[in-house]
Amino acid sequence: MNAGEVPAVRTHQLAKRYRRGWALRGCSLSLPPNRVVALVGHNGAGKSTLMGLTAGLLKPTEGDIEVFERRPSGTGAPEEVAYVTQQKPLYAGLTVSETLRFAARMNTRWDQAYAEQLVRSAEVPFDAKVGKLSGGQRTRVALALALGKRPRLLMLDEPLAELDPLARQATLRTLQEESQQHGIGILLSSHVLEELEAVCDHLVLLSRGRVRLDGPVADLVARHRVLRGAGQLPVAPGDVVDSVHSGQEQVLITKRRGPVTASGWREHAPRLNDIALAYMRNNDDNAEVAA
Ligand SMILES: Nc1ncnc2c1ncn2[C@@H]1O[C@H](COP(=O)(O)OP(=O)(O)OP(=O)(O)O)[C@@H](O)[C@H]1O
Repeated sequence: MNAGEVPAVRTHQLAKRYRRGWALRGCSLSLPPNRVVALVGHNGAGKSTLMGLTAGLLKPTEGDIEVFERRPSGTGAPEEVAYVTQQKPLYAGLTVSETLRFAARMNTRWDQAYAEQLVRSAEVPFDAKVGKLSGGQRTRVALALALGKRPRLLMLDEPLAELDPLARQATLRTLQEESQQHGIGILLSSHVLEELEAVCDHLVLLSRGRVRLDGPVADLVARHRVLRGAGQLPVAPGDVVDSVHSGQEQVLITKRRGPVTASGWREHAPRLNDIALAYMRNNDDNAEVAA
């Protein structure tokens, strides 16, 4: 994050406990504004809980959270935050046009022309009842509603899940343009790691309710490497985040600490996907990387 920038989201020792246990614990992070942040982790890792707290729909059990330096109310999202949940609650009986008109009445920052443009580019009929749309079409309408609010922070909980490959590309392109041209912060949770790589500037990885990785993608890539080979480990065991076998070879994801001198090992830069999967497989909290 650049000096002097106000973070979109800042948390300190944030924790949320439901009746059956902790969903989020000791979560301290700072998310940059004007960037696309990927939020990844296993099922049940706490991603939706973090988004709910950020949107002000949930109250923390412990710790603090600020969104653009203000504490969310705990009773609803402020106008400058748009949140598309996995359920995408829309009124099934309204047409798409009526849905946009309803949103216009509810939001003072509403941009009708932009919302219509997004619906049109997704080829969703304006006169169709929302309840009759496909899952992917509902996602595109929910996205148009969220972006039509002209938010400073947009949170999307698994927006790609129901989209076909072309719609995924179009949606990710729209999000990237939004962040670059309008300077909005985007927090995007997804299990489709390969597709996130092209658009995300920053990664947060949660595991069992705790932050395991938090940092700019470029830094995370620079601080890790992939090693392929066989024989004695070429690095200290403590630097190995993950190790898998591929044929006769071992493939290691390691922290980058100095040159690898052992012969028989090749080194290359990791993809974001390699790093995220390595930390998801390795549940050892010592493997944590500070931002
Ligand atoms: N309303 C709730 N009441 C009780 N427990 C909940 C509630 N919402 C979530 N949890 C629990 O909190 C934990 C974190 O759930 P959360 O939905 O935040 O995970 P997630 O990372 O978004 O998962 P997924 O990838 O499956 O969407 C899980 O153990 C879940 O069962």
